[in-house]
Amino acid sequence: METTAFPTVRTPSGDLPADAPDWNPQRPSAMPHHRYQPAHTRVALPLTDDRTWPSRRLHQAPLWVPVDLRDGNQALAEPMDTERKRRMFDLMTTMGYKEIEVGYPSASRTDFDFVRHLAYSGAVPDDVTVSVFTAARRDLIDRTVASVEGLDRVVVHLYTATAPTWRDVVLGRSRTELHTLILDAATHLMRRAEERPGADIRFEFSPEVFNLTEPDFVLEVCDSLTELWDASPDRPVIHNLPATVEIATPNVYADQIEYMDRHLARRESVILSVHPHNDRGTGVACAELAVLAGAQRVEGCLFGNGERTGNVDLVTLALNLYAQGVNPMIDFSDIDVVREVVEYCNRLPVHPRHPYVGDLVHTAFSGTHQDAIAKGLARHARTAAELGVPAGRAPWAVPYLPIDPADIGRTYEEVIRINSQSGKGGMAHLLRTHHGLDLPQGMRPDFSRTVQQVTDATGQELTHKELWELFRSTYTAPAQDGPRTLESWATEETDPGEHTFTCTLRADGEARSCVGYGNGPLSALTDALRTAGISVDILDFSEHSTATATTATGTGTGTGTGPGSPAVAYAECRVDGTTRWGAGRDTSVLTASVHAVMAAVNRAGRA
Ligand SMILES: CC(=O)SCCNC(=O)CCNC(=O)[C@H](O)C(C)(C)COP(=O)(O)OP(=O)(O)OC[C@H]1O[C@@H](n2cnc3c(N)ncnc32)[C@H](O)[C@@H]1OP(=O)(O)O
Ligand SMILES: CC(C)C(=O)C(=O)O
Repeated sequence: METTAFPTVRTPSGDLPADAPDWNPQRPSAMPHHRYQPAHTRVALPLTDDRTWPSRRLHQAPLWVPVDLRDGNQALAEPMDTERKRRMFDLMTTMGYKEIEVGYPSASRTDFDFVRHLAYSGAVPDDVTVSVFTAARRDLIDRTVASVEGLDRVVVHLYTATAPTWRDVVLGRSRTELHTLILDAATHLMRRAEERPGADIRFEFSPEVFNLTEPDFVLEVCDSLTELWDASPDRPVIHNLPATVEIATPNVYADQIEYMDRHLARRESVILSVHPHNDRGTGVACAELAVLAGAQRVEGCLFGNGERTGNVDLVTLALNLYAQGVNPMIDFSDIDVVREVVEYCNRLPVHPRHPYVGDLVHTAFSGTHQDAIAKGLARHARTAAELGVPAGRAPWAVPYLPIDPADIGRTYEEVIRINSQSGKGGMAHLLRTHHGLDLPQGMRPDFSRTVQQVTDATGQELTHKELWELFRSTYTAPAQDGPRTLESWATEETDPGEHTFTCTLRADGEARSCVGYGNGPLSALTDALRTAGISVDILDFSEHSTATATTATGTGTGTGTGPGSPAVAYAECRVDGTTRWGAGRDTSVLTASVHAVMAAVNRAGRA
């Protein structure tokens, strides 16, 4: 169906191209979608409506296997050298990974040498198993087995593409011929392993592009290997079923995995593993649904490096579990260090919006989000206090923050940042946490308008320091640099509830002495101002120590807090009919209060 709603695309010069109608992306003829087939027509799925994965829940972490040093590495413009590989390997063992694919030893001298390095350096902890990868070719298998000499626990990971297009185009073999090739390679591998009786060498097989391979062929091949390698529950074989190129919605992959889970022979002797890629951007969903469908092991890369759009991201998977209250069995308590090492090794940056780790993922710029987060953090601090537990142990329920950034080593510094999309809640939060100011509710919209004017005019972000400076120049500075200033002043309580305010007031260039009386110092001040012809009503007034404001949320940075912290006073005054807020900040509460009133007086005078 044709539509005119979608704007016609113009050339860079702004002219309509000669063939303009074909440039409209909504025209059926604009993109030849008919060249592609949906996945379900390419892979017959025997599983129909008795699938069980949709109603299952994730309640424990699968076995994780990072393949950064092999699958990730083969996708890098500059593959890792031994030093980089070692840094990543050490990172992974420190984080708690127990099985790590360390390379494709027959691919390059670097890969081979790294495995040798692991064998001789003692870098492999006792509870960690290394895995090495090889194609189903005798020469490559020999080199692979040679590389692991001296390593006590090893998985040798054998792969061959099994999908029809790969059989036809790449390998030029029929199903039967390919099955023979695989069995021959698997037998050769087994014999080589038998030559090292002391070592614990296990086997893994991947029918590459499993997700496009006929399910009966996968079963035929995998079951024959389970048999050949004589797998048992205490010596299981790993069948790794990769979505080498992601081609379908995640539910299709889940169905395929559930089918294998139900039909693989000697199932208790098989570890069912998955290896999703991310071509459709749904690698994480594929892995999660595959685990629901029976997968026990997941291969992927940290932050999703890997061929094309990457392997499934193991960090996101693990932290998704964590956010559901499931122990991911991996330590992400300093996620920025993890990112630093991975960026260094891969020489690739992690996107600022990358789940959990990106620079911006715990930051809200928008007003209503900030308001909700600020309220949520304050509530969280109260809950922790009520429960008598540290904030880092109290149950987490802060809007827009799926997990507590502190759990992964982040601070609250960057949670709220101010620009033209921000509102009063956000700027009040920043002033409180960074500068100890607890703005009265009535003052917040007033300051928010000032902030908005600045951010609209500049189009830029305001840091918390700039925010404080704007607050200072707007509300506190006018007490001293306005047309009406107190050159000197003193108060005295002459009798209980009776105060005198004596001052030298400089107004419009002239100094004069004034005296006022009232039931408090501020009412005495306004009385003194009245004698100079300035009518002042204090409509709203509050003050606090900057120490109490920062501790209210438990999220303060400590700036200006603690014993001896200055006091801040806020005063909303009607001055000769004009209403303005003013503020004062001083180690003396009284001085802060007098300054707040004088700031309001001067601001009203300017108006
Ligand atoms: C999905 C994956 O990630 S698979 C892993 C991919 N990783 C890599 O390729 C990185 C490392 N690879 C390499 O360094 C090289 O490819 C090597 C050393 C392994 C092999 O190099 P070469 O011998 O030069 O072969 P080449 O790279 O061109 O591979 C193609 C050959 O391998 C065959 N082949 C490809 N996969 C397999 C396999 N799993 N089992 C057996 N043979 C295979 C192809 O049929 C082709 O054989 P042909 O020349 O008879 O047509
Ligand atoms: C597991 C292997 C064969 C792989 O890297 C893939 O299929 O993507």
